[in-house]
Amino acid sequence: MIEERELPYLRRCVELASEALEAGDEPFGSVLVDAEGVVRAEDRNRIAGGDRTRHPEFELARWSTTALTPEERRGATVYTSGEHCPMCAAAHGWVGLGRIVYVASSAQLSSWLEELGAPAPPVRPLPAEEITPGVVVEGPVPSLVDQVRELHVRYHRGRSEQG
Ligand SMILES: Nc1ccnc(=O)[nH]1
Repeated sequence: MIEERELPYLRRCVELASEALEAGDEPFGSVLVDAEGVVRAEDRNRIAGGDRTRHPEFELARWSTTALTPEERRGATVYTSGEHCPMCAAAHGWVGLGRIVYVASSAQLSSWLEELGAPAPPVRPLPAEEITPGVVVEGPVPSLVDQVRELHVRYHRGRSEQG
């Protein structure tokens, strides 16, 4: 269950996604919170330079191996504006991080991209729990989904205008 006290972390993810959009990157943002509720790290998507693996969830997974103990990783929650893609879910699973909470699901994102006529991603939008059966995965969060959708609409409209 997603609790009221968790909403600020998710709002921060949306804010980071918005910063990514402003910088010309895809609108995704993520925050890693420890078992005590302390934000330990955050990042946003940084793919505009040409490396399409630069997802915030992947960055946080790698960061956590140098900064957190295995026990701290198990107790951490990764909040994210969009559900982990299979690459990031796999990284999350391999490094032994805990729960995932997302605002918008990969299924929602796929349907928006289709509506917008955006090219289909090269990686299948499988649900994160199919990749990491041992990880609790929760979402979507309806009260924030429209904000995330709006960021993706802006990103893809901007790109189709560039031609
Ligand atoms: N969840 C995500 C999907 C795609 N790209 C990202 O950076 N994050």
